[in-house]
Amino acid sequence: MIKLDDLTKVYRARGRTVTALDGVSLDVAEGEIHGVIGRSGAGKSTLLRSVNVLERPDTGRVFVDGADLLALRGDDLRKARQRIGMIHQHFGLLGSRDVTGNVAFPLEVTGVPRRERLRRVAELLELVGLTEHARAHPAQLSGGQKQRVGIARALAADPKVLLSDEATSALDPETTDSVLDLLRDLNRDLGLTILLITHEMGVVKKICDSASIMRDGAIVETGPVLDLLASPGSELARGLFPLPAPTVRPDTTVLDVTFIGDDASTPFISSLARTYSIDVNVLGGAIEEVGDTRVGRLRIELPGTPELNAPQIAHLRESGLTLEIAA
Ligand SMILES: Nc1ncnc2c1ncn2[C@@H]1O[C@H](COP(=O)(O)OP(=O)(O)OP(=O)(O)O)[C@@H](O)[C@H]1O
Repeated sequence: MIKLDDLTKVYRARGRTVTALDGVSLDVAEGEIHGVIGRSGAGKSTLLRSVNVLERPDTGRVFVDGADLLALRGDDLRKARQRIGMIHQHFGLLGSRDVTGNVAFPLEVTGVPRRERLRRVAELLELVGLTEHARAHPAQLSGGQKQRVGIARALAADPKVLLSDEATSALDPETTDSVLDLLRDLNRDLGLTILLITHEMGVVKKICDSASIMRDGAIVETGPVLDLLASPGSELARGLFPLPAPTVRPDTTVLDVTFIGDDASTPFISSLARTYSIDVNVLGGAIEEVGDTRVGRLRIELPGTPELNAPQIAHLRESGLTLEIAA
């Protein structure tokens, strides 16, 4: 649904050049929620704004629903953009208009007749749970309600793609959860493809099917979230399940073990202890829901060096667990 092909973007300001996109390619399938995560300045906003051509990349190609957006101009580009909704961190609502007026705004711009507009707004407010607030002004709403207005407005033109620019960064954790639940429902019920940028790992954990990590204008890791969690050395795994720097005592082996879904119910620690008659020490870790799947990451310590523990390590790997050996 979204395909970015080798995008580059260099900003030049006050004699300085900044490479915001350095050969970025990305594919987001229809109906997928893809999260792009990275530090401030990594290029996330530039990437997101390239998808609806708010930012024009220097080179590369942008396809949304088959349309080659950088090749379009004028009316054609405007029409293609209407199929891409966008929500923002600070909501971007018009303070002088009530909720209905805000959601109706994009429909007015595209010349939808009043009766049709009001019907569509009522439908959208129902969808985001704001029917009772139709006549409220933004100043009378909570942050979560404002973002729901933003979402309703973004969906007014019935887009196939929604871009989310740090949509929950200004919200408290509980409100963040309810807005993310809404986005997940819209994704499932309307088949909406969502590309979001965030610096919050929790957003990726809760709703993303796939994710990319950006650094210095490049994507350094990308793929389905559960596949990334099962990849040794994954930055996403470390970000979602942070463990402190390991302390390895002499004559011990410290392993970080990741288990996903059905693996999570395998009692691998007791099986290891029983099979090899060894003591297994649990040093730390966590088990959490990632989307609908239980994922855990545990740090365990075995007696003896990694060389001596080769059979135990092979045993764990053969059980389908992902292992990293701490040095
Ligand atoms: N209009 C601009 N003019 C000059 N430099 C810019 C412009 N927009 C972005 N940059 C620079 O490009 C780099 C990438 O910025 P971008 O906003 O895409 O990163 P980001 O990952 O979204 O960061 P943040 O999370 O802080 O928004 C940064 O170094 C930024 O300073």
